[in-house]
Amino acid sequence: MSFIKSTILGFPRMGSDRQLKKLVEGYWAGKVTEAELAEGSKKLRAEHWALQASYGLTEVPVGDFSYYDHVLDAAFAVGIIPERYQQVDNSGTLAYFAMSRGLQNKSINVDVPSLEMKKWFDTNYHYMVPEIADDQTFALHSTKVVDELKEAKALGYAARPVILGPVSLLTLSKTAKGSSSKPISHLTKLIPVYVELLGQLAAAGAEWVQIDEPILALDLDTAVFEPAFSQVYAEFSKVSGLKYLLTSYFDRLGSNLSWAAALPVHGIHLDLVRGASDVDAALEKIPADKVISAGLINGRNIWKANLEKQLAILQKIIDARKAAAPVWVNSSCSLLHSPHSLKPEVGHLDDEMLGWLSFAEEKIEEVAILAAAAVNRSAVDAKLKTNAEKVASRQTSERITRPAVQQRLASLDKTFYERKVPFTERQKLQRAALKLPLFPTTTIGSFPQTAEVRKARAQFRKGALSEREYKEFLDSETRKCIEWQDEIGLDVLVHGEFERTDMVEFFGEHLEGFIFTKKGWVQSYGSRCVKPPVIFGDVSRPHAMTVDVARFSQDCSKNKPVKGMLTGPVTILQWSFVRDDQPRSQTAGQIALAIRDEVVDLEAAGIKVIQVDEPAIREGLPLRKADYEAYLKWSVDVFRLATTGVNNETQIHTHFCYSDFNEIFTAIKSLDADVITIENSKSDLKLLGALEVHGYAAEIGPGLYDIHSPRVPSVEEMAARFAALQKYIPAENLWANPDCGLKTRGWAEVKESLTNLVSVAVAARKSHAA
Ligand code: MET
Ligand SMILES: [Zn+2]
Repeated sequence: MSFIKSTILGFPRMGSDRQLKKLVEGYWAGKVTEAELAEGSKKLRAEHWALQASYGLTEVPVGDFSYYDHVLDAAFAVGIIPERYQQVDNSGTLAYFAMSRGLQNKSINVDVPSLEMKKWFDTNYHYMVPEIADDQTFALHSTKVVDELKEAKALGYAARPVILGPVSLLTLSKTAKGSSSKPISHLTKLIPVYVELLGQLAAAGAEWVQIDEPILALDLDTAVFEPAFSQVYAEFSKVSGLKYLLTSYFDRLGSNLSWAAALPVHGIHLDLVRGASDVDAALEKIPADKVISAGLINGRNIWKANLEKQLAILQKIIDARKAAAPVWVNSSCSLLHSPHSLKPEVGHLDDEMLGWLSFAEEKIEEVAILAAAAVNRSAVDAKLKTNAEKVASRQTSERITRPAVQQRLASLDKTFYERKVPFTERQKLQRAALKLPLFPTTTIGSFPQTAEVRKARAQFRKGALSEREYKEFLDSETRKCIEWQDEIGLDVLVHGEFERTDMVEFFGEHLEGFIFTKKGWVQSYGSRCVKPPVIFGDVSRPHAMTVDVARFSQDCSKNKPVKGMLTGPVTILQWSFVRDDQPRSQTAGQIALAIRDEVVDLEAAGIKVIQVDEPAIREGLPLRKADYEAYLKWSVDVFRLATTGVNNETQIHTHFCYSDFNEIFTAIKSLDADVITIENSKSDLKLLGALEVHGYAAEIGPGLYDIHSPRVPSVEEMAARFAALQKYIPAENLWANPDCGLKTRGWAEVKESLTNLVSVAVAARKSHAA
């Protein structure tokens, strides 16, 4: 039965040991030449194809590799290079990296910032946002994907080029500054360039081309998108010799399926993990002669697949197709969002835990087993049996369940989700208790993680520094930090978060139900990778996590309040790999209970202001509008569960790092926080626009300066921003603070910037009184 193909939509690029990170960063630092970067990357690609072939995949994707980002690659390939980068030799790597991370080079007189970066759908991967001008032209500018196809073929692999389709490329782009046309209105001009590229792929021996159109998983306006897609594939069909696999992922095709199924393509990929509900409609609507690519292995999580369950879905599809057309076994989406391999975890994680997990390498094997089972089950019987045992072991393990936690969550009544009195009454009580001036100043929490801080932590982890020595070091950093804030006149102080590498990792390490991998890196943007914690079981808090540090810091402050700093349940969930055996909302509820206990303990220790950060609440929003409400309901609930255990006098802060919160504004209001601090400086208009439309009745501190750059903001520019904010926010509700935490900054610039910020607030108080 040769009609089963096994493949994946894409593989992580970084390498088993983040080799690509080292190559690219070495190149930026001038330590790796362009030729070495190219050679090293070629070697990585070859290794990744070899790995896929070693498990018996029948075809490997090519073009999924990228120096920085695949959206940027697609834009670069068709010549979407904004004018400001054209002063750089735009033929190659220099312009490409100028677009990805900006370029300051005095000798060639160039100083350009990077393109804007945005989250890739609901993942923690960020793509570079292409800019389309009114007079945009397109031209084939890079043949990277053709070259990689040739490379794979020369090594003897059956290879399938992957390209980001033109409709998604334009839909993910933005209108360039000074232009007004919608990017999608440029489609007709763009298509011929794609056709030229496809012609080159055909000439290089491609048979199938994978066209990623992930926007098909979004709510689309049929009147615009059906004709757009029809136009594209009418033109693509003219390229002779190619077959197209149209893919989308991260959600169901839903109502887009009926017209997408009719497009003149040769195969359609279905994400059968997140879009499992598409199956029946797909079998009915996708013409019988088209390939169905069954995305059965989850590319978004790290749990071992339940192969029997997935095999049943596969079998259903195969039976329905009656051998009229091939069926492919595939990953649900690219494995880009999975760590590379479980191998480095052997010896780090225990055997039982290892048996529950599956990273990219193991997912490849799962695809191969499913495909083999569909052809001849007995050939992989033993493997299926082992899989069933591991899956069952996770379902039944006592390590997973803590009945006390589950019972507690199930027993809560509505008082656990409500403060005792409404905000306006709390505000009076808090004013009396805290005695803050008008326009209180504060920061978001972290202060510079200097080389010294990182070194001390590394030494402590290695055992070179004793626990006592490390604590003394942290105490002294914290004391200096508090004293300095006090001295320059900040009003609500923070301890600086010197003990935390990462705001989620810190809590994960203290809570039960989490594990940490050794090399489970996932690309976040460019060369930056994150190592998300794994939430495997019921979450509980064995001991207080931040109370000692908060108490110590409060003692260091003469008479100003020090904020207790916590990470919120939605953010902890969003930045972790989450168990899939219960709804996310339930796991979030368990985390919320742990945070709630911490909040209550902080209050009992004399902490009067407590901040629960939720920077990820926006990115957790589902892709489909129909799913918004349910998500927003439970994410608001868990925040309230975490924060409402306190008395009226205790001031609850929260923090977000985005300003486009129009869509979730109502939810933000219902968090019922006393104060929110929010990123604002990079896009003043967005926040002000939202405030104008919706109004905001509680206290709020829109960021006065961008913390992503070492630039020191002047008093004048922050004063202007602050004056603008006063038009939208009543003076008695307005705070002055930066956009976000300061951990990536140096002390010199932090000192100057915050001193300027304080003087903005002081001047505003004076002119308000006058
Ligand atoms: C990404 S939001 C960061 C909040 C955290 N409290 C900090 O200041 O670093
Ligand atoms: Zn932030």
